[in-house]
Amino acid sequence: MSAVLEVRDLQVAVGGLPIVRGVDLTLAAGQRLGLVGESGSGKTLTALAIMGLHRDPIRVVGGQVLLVGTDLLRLRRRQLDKIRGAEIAMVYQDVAASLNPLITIGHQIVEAIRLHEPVPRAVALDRAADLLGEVGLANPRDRLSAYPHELSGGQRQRVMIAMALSAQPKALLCDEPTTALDVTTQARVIGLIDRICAQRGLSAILITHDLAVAGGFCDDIAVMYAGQIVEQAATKQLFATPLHPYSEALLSATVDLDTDLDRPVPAIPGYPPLPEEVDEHCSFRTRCVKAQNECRQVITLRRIGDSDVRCVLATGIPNGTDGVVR
Ligand SMILES: Nc1ncnc2c1ncn2[C@@H]1O[C@H](COP(=O)(O)OP(=O)(O)OP(=O)(O)O)[C@@H](O)[C@H]1O
Repeated sequence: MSAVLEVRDLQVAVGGLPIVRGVDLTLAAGQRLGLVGESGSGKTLTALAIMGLHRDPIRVVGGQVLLVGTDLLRLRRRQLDKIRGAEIAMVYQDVAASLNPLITIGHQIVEAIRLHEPVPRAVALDRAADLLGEVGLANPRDRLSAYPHELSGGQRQRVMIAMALSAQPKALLCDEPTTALDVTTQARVIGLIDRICAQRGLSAILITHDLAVAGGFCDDIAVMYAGQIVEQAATKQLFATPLHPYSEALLSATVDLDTDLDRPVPAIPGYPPLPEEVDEHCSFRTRCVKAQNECRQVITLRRIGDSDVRCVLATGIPNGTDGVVR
């Protein structure tokens, strides 16, 4: 499968401190990739850098973001504005900050459509209504004249998805698209993104701190810790045999809504290092129950079976010595 998006050795710094430290990601046509990690691991900065939406004090200090072969990091702003939205579009975490409260949603979607294609307003309005129908809003034509505050949180997120689709992108970058929503609405919005990706043949990156959400949607998952990918594997593989101790800890802290509601969810003890505390050695060693002296070295991603893992202790034989995959 050809790659829609290739991120190579992406490095992002904030005020001179390295935050995203050499991230590689490849998104194939039609693939759904999860980028998962705790708050502060650098997921949003990775997304903003991919979209070229980062602003001072955030700086991309190295790497490439290849969208169908073109390096977005080398483009001038005007060229980037053309590609952004048309080739790759982002669905944001903070819907309230992304929709203008003073403008009707119809007008906002029409503007998004006409930014990329100079169609007459009436044509754009028809398309806007179609898009609202596609994202599951009832009476889409009537909803065009609604203001954002007249919609529920879930409906506003659907409008954001409609806007992201307005220029018919090849890839969607969804940054915690359901974090602000209740559990039932979360499931509906993820279901909607799932259906739209399948119907339109879209590739997608889903950014989330919730491994269970990624597990239900993604073909593959990249686990991020302190600005680095520490494990990348097919979703089934990662859930069955997490090889990095951080992936294992994240999995143990994941709630299965069908069976685990009465079980206390264990939190991962300790905190990720602050950006100024990060060194070139394993960043998870201070919280890792398996940490050894040899964790104090530069550790690269290496292939074990079908997974890529950044841990010197990983052997591919999980949880003990019997070799049974649990
Ligand atoms: N505008 C900013 N100014 C200063 N520091 C920032 C800024 N944005 C991000 N950071 C730093 O970068 C780190 C990574 O932030 P980022 O938002 O990428 O994390 P995340 O993994 O997406 O977490 P979350 O899920 O909470 O958004 C933060 O912990 C913070 O230290």
